[in-house]
This record gives sequence, C-alpha cells and structure tokens, in this order.
Amino acid sequence: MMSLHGSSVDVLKAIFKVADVELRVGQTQVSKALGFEVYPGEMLAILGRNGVGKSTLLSCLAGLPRGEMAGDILLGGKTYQAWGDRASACWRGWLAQKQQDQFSATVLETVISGRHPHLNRWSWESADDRALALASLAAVGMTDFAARDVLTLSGGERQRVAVATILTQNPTLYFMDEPLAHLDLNHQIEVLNLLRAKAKRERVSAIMVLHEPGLAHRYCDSALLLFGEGEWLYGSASAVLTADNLSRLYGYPLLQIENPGADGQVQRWFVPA
Ligand SMILES: Nc1ncnc2c1ncn2[C@@H]1O[C@H](COP(=O)(O)OP(=O)(O)OP(=O)(O)O)[C@@H](O)[C@H]1O
Repeated sequence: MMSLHGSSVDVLKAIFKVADVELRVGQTQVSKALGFEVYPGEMLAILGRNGVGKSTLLSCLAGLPRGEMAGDILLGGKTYQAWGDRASACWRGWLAQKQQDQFSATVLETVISGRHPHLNRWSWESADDRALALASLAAVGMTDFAARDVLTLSGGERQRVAVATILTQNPTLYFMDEPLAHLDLNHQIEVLNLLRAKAKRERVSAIMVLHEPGLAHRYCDSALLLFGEGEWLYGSASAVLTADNLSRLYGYPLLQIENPGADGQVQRWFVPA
C-alpha cells in the first residue's frame, strides 16, 4: 500500500479525504488502510481487474454503502451522515455502471431529474433548471433526442443521457462508475474533454472507474490501482500509470508507448506485449 503524489496541489484544501478505509464484500478484500485526498479541480481514476472491487469502493466513497466498511470518508470536512441525504446529494453526483430504466420517460425529463436534490419538497423545476438540462443535453450532442423515450435509446445514447443528467445535477464532486461504457472512441474523448474543461473552469472534481489506462493518464491528475487482497497504489497519474505497475495490475505484460500530444503533454499508451 503506497502513495506516490507530487506536491503541485498540496497548497489547496482537499475537498475529499479518505483515511484507513478497510473494505470487504463477500469473499473479496477490496482495500486495507486506504488513504488519499482529492483537491478542487482534480480528476482521479480507479483501475483494476474485473471483480477486484472498484464499483464497491466507488459506491462506498460516494456514501452509498456496500459490503462491510470501516474508516473515515470526509466530504468537505464532514461525514455523509453529518451532511444528511439531501445536502450530500447536492454536493456529490453518482453515475452508476448500468442505467436501469423501469418506466417510460422522455430524455429531457430524465436529464431534469438531476435537479431533484436541489429542489424543495413541493417545488417544480424552474426555467433555470430546464435551461441547465438543455445545455447539458447539448454538451453531449443529444439535443435532438430531448422528446425521445429513454427506453428506446441505444446503449451509447443512454450513457450520454446519464452524463447529461449528472452535469445537470452540477455537483462539486462527481463519482462515475465507467462513464465511458458503451461509448465509441469519439464520444469517449468528448465526455473526457467535457469533464476536464469543467474541472479546470469550475474546480469541480471527479473520481471515476476507467478501464483504459492511456485515457486515465491523458485526462486524470491522479490514479488509484486496486491489486486485490486489499493492496493498492495511489499517486499522481504519471507516477502510478507505468508499464510495470499496470502489468502487475492486469497480470499481463504491457508495453508503454509515449507520444507528444497537441497540448504539449506527453501522452502514454499501453498495449499488450
Ligand atoms: N453482495 C455481494 N455478495 C458477495 N459478493 C459480492 C457482492 N457484491 C459484489 N460481490 C463480489 O465482489 C467483487 C467485487 O465486485 P465489484 O462489482 O466491486 O468489482 P469491479 O472491480 O467493479 O468489477 P468490474 O470491473 O467487473 O465491474 C466481485 O467478485 C463480486 O462478484
């Protein structure tokens, strides 16, 4: 268990702190003594093999307990319990791994539902809420689908609606379980560009489960690797996302390829050896 972090963000106040988190689900030990902090504007990727416990951990970090957990999770300096359900729902957004629609609803109604934590019990969505929902739909290129029934959408279209919904909720901290699921390459980049720009502009932060280490390196500031048996490695994306660490993580030898990106950053891609 190790932390490898640079000092560039240390001058800021962390908005999210995790200390000594022990987590087990069924027979799986997900983490032992896990600790890290997230700062305003930071994007953190969680990576690991299937079944290692990424979703279980993300859910616990988002205050939606799964499995047996001990340790401290502080959002803006307070526990979820101290915030209460409604206040914490305004602070943090949750994008689930699977979108499960039970009933017919239009795309716009679904996206506007992101505003619900912000509304009083008896109030309806305002014109501002609707404008925010429409802007979020436009941001993911789904404006033309506003009147469509969500039950008729393709997997990738439904995922873009889920991203628009969390954008409409407009939380300070985004928890996203595989936000790129079902998306083609073009839309994967579009969603990550959108989040990166929002993090930079509005200082919101994101913790997300990703399966593509090259994209995690390109878009995230930090990374948390879950190795199984509770072992983990956390630190800056460039320190953690290396061929050695990822070969160990996935149990398969990987080659690292570096390429200068248009933004002047060195991009790192990993391919099976
Ligand atoms: N309620 C449960 N009872 C027993 N085992 C469970 C329970 N929930 C999850 N598990 C197991 O715990 C492990 C971790 O599950 P989790 O969904 O967190 O993995 P993951 O890393 O997100 O996987 P994937 O990459 O496949 O989405 C899996 O082996 C899963 O089968």
